[in-house]
Amino acid sequence: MSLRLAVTGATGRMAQEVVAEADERGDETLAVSRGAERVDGFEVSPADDLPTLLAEERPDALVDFTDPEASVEYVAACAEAGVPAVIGTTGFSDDQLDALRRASDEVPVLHAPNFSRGVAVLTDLVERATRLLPDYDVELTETHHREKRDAPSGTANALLDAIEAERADAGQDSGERVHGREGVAPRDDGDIGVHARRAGGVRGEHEVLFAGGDESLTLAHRAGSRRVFASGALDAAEWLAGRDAGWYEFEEVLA
Ligand SMILES: NC(=O)C1=CN([C@@H]2O[C@H](COP(=O)(O)OP(=O)(O)OC[C@H]3O[C@@H](n4cnc5c(N)ncnc54)[C@H](OP(=O)(O)O)[C@@H]3O)[C@@H](O)[C@H]2O)C=CC1
Ligand SMILES: O=C(O)C1=N[C@H](C(=O)O)C[C@H](O)C1
Repeated sequence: MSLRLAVTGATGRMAQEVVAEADERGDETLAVSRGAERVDGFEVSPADDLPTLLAEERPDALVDFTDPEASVEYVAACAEAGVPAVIGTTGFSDDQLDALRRASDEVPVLHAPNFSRGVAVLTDLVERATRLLPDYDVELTETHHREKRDAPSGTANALLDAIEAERADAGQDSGERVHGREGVAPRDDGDIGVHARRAGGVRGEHEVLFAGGDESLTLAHRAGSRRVFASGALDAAEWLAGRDAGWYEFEEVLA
């Protein structure tokens, strides 16, 4: 099925990847930007006109990889116009996430901090390792390109939530999330060390270390290019188009 998609943040790294992937799939894109009028030869509509564009063009879905404040505004426009929204942006506050959830009363909304299939499997494996290795120390390291704004990454936060949920289900105390260490900083039982590295053009790496006294297990995922995220987001858009209003997870797309 070919789609008509609004793509926000047109000058952004991810939006450009989404437009390129959509083009290869034969999907039509309506690119939207705060400032630019053209990007790489394709025409771009002003973000201020998004409500009108959505009402007049009625795309199958909007795909958004921008910034939390912008995403909240763009999803509100989707709710108004009745357009499904696929959100890849990370770094939302709780209030901003609530705003996305409110929009899902009106239209289908799917937010995922990572649209790679490999990370979905990594999350399953991390949950399993947390259950089976309850007394092991856990340390999470993520590495991203030097331009990334939010830290830890949205994926890292989702993995931490998953570990803490598994521990809570098992009636086990979760300690603190310890972001880096400096000086005299011994580890307390249950703490999870969190390390965010920013360097060069690294596309996205997540590694979870489980260490006992006599062995360690490392589960890791490395994205080779942004195309893997763009492809997952377009799979999500195709799956979401035409569904009832509600809040959906990327795992449902993969099931
Ligand atoms: N879920 C996933 O699988 C993935 C998620 N991401 C997330 O997607 C988001 C975008 O990443 P990336 O494309 O690398 O970022 P970029 O900085 O390259 O692009 C973001 C674009 O968003 C638009 N924008 C709108 N409002 C703002 C604002 N207030 N501040 C800055 N930019 C704004 C801009 O486009 P314009 O001016 O044209 O409107 C900008 O170019 C991030 O939150 C990132 O973590 C990234 C990769 C994968
Ligand atoms: O900003 C990025 O580049 C990425 N952001 C997402 C995140 O914050 O988890 C996903 C991916 O790792 C790339």
